[in-house]
Amino acid sequence: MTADSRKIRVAVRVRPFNEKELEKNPRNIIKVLDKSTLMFDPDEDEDEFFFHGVKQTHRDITKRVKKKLTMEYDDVFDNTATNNDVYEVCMKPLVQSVMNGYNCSVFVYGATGAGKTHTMLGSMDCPGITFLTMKELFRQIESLSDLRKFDIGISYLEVYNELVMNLLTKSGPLKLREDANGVVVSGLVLKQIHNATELLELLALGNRNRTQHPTDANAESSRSHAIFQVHIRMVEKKTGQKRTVKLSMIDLAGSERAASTKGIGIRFKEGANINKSLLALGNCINKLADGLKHIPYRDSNLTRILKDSLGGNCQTVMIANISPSSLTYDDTYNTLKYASRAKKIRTTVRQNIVPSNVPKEFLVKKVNEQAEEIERLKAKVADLEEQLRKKAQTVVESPMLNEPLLNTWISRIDSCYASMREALERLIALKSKEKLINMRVKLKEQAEVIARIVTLDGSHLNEVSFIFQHGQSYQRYNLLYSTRNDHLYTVALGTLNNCDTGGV
Ligand SMILES: Nc1ncnc2c1ncn2[C@@H]1O[C@H](COP(=O)(O)OP(=O)(O)OP(=O)(O)O)[C@@H](O)[C@H]1O
Repeated sequence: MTADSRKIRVAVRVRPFNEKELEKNPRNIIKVLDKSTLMFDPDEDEDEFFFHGVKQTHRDITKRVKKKLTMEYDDVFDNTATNNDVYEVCMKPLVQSVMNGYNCSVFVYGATGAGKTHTMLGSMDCPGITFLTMKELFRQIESLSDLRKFDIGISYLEVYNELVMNLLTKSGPLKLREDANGVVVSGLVLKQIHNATELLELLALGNRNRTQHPTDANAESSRSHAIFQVHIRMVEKKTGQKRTVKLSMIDLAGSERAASTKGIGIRFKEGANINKSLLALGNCINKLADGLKHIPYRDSNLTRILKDSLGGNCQTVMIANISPSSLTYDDTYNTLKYASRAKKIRTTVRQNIVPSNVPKEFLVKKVNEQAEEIERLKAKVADLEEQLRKKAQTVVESPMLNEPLLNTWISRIDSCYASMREALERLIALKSKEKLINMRVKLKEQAEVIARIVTLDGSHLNEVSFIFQHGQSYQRYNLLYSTRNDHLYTVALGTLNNCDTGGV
């Protein structure tokens, strides 16, 4: 995967004066010098301006001293440039990059009525760069269809008052989250399209859903940021090599100051939110241009979504739209400053290809195996979740069902313990019985020995009695012994009798 560090391509497009502006006879504050240079606020005599063939005088005495600022960009389009001209210069090379596996973004910037939507979407007889880009993309897809398999999904979102909405389906606000691939819109389902005509229908649908309100500066002012994204998955038929790329086209809301649209109430809040997100965008642009490490993308949902396009792995084009009229002097100056800052940003671009020095077939096999494993695990998880759900339902729906069962088990355990206790007591009784029997057996054996001795030689047997006191009672012990062969043999301990002391 090779990484390449490039600057953002910045173009400035100057629109023609509109009828409303001409009525007020303003001064022309933009002079296009060549394909990449313009002069902001030129001298009056350098700036001959005709309307309906009549040279106009400049009555705009409220504006400041001429700045005569020469500014250079990658491309400058004057008021005669068409959407097709902008597309040919800025977008056609980008389509080629997309097909080569690079993520690409274009965003249009400028004050209300400066021509952003005209550039991006255009009209039926003058289609904008979105349609022209997609037409070329489908043409290239068609020409490569023998070699590659393509899957195309699109999404069309708007960020309005910091809420992210899907323009293609009516749903509530969507949440943003971040994963390894960057910022992801939770719950967003991509729409599959197969040709540019289907795209036009979806764009028309999305634009009908887009938040628009008239402002002083534009009768059909877009009050939200619109983000159109094309996700393309390409698979090389021969090698199985995969690339996934994203082309983002962003029509930002007007960058004018809230005061210039004379908004009150909700419109003022809109203006404030637009300014807040564009201010966050401006901060990010400034920090990126200065090469700082920490970029405050998280300051607004707009910058979170544009994170990829501004600082990430992306080839980016910014088209700054301006009016030539001195009526929007400050807004135009701010837009040009914004664009100059953006020109300094560098992005690191790399092809989104699976890198490898092992055979591609091996990788394809591995990916397929992993996909199967994921499917298997997913099925297992689903199965376990289903089991869990059923069990939870049983408990929730019929808690009484388990009570008798529980009682049965408790009484079973109790009776087991009782049997165990009984068996233990019986065991103890048997053991003491065994001891008694053993003692009896011993006594019997001794008695037999005595009997044998008596039988052998009764004359040698002697008997002696002892009386012992045990507390209050006395006991007599008879001892039989033999002194045969001058040896003393104790042959038996005699019977034990309770006795009284009388006569002893
Ligand atoms: N290059 C151009 N050539 C001819 N007409 C243009 C050009 N640019 C803009 N216009 C016209 O100017 C008007 C305002 O343009 P547009 O709606 O594109 O402005 P915008 O920047 O998108 O404004 P907003 O931010 O309020 O949506 C439209 O009627 C549009 O057709």
